Amino acid sequence: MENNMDESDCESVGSKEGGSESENVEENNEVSETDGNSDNKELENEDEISLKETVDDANDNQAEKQTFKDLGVIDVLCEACEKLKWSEPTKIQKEAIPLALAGRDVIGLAETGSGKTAAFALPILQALLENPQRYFAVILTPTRELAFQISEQFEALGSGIGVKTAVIVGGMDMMSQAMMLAKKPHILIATPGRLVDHLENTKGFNLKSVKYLVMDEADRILNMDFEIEVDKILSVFPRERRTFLFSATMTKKVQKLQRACLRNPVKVEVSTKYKTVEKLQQYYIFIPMRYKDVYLVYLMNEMAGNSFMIFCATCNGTMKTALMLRNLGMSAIPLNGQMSQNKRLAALTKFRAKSRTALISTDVASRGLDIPHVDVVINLDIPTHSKDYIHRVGRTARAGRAGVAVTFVTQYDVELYQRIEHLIGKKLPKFETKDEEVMVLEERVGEAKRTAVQQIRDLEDIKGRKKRRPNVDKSFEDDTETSLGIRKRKFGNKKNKMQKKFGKRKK
Ligand SMILES: Nc1ncnc2c1ncn2[C@@H]1O[C@H](COP(=O)(O)OP(=O)(O)OP(=O)(O)O)[C@@H](O)[C@H]1O
Repeated sequence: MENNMDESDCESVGSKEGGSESENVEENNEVSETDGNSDNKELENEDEISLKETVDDANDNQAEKQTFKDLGVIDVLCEACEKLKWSEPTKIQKEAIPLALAGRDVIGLAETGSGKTAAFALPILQALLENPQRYFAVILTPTRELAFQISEQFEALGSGIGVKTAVIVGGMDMMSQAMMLAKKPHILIATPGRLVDHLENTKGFNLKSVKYLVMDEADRILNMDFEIEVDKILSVFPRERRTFLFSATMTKKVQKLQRACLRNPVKVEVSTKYKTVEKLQQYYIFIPMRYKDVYLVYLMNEMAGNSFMIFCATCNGTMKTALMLRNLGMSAIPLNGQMSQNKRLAALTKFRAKSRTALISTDVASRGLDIPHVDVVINLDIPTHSKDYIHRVGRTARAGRAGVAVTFVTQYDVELYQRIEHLIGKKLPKFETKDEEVMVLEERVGEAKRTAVQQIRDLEDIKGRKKRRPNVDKSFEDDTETSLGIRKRKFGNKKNKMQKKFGKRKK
């Protein structure tokens, strides 16, 4: 079932919002860590959307099994889906693909991990095959990592048709990107800031002939933080194009949607509200602020053998937590917007390859990342924007798998937590802990934390001096290193005790 949007063609609209949301962004406006401020809460609520159900779950269950071919997807792309072992389209794919193939602008809203990327990639690839052309489509994403992931998906699905993609994101060399652009790829996947840089500075590069524009994580892209870049990008796009907006959460502010300049769009929604995935078991844990770390270690020990994504509010928090966990013998790796792009990618690669069991990140990793083996998401710091909760916990329980999410709620977070429960429309159970067992860990965790703080100071010291000091152990400076050397040095025999406790993994 489809739902035609009230707002019609909005080519002439260049509206500016009166309000602002407070998500912080880094250079090039990619999503970065937040500073923990929770101002503009009212605006966030105002921004929530009440969704009309467009796919009836019951009917959907009874519906005949549909194939990609039934949706109108051509054989070569159906074969690519088969190669990826996708036996049938997901709900959002069933809804969105036929409309997109029919040439409609689509606003696609479906839960995390439900295959939205292919819902826009398949129609674009099909159109490309029918009308081969360089610079055929531009996909805007809020984060660099997501851009690389989307490019991989396009290449996997388009392998049979020789599609050429280019990833244009911040933190990478402009010149080599300019050379990639000169090769005129079919599909550009870009973060808005860097795309604008190239539009303004790369000779001969323009988007006058682009046929498709996608805003993935559209509510984030249409956020005020990207306003200037998005307006600049849209001003150089041809009017004759198709536009797709996709996300697990969507802004309800019509002006924001209008900024995307959709033409008579069709809104495809596959849930009644901001549903989190059914196979996701969600819990909260209510504890005093000062015991957060000790409960984190307890929890990870209880769930040892699993793969964790742990979200912190700040870059510093990710570093401190990762170092603390490493000091306790766990293989944790940080990911945040202050790291160089190479380190960001290296961290993700190691985590994807399962050579690290815990990725400790800011919201830079909360949207879109598809790492199927993530078992547990821990919100060590509660998200200040309740929609971010949906994206964060959506890093697990993807594509029909099971997963667990635990949110730490301290005495300061009660209001934010209530907003989350309100948004997802349910009360979450408490994660049961044995407090006496937790507190046994207090001393060791405290020591590991103090060491982590000192390690960060040493690191800042090294960076501040900008010259190498031969007698300073810098092994922790490299995010990609385990801190075995440091543990040996700092803990001596105590390390062995800790590793007795933490080194053994329950299966
Ligand atoms: N038809 C399908 N059958 C099985 N798996 C699929 C199908 N389509 C996509 N997938 C897989 O599902 C996973 C999630 O897909 P994708 O990343 O596109 O989700 P998403 O809806 O964009 O999630 P998010 O909202 O978190 O960005 C991917 O690993 C993808 O390969």
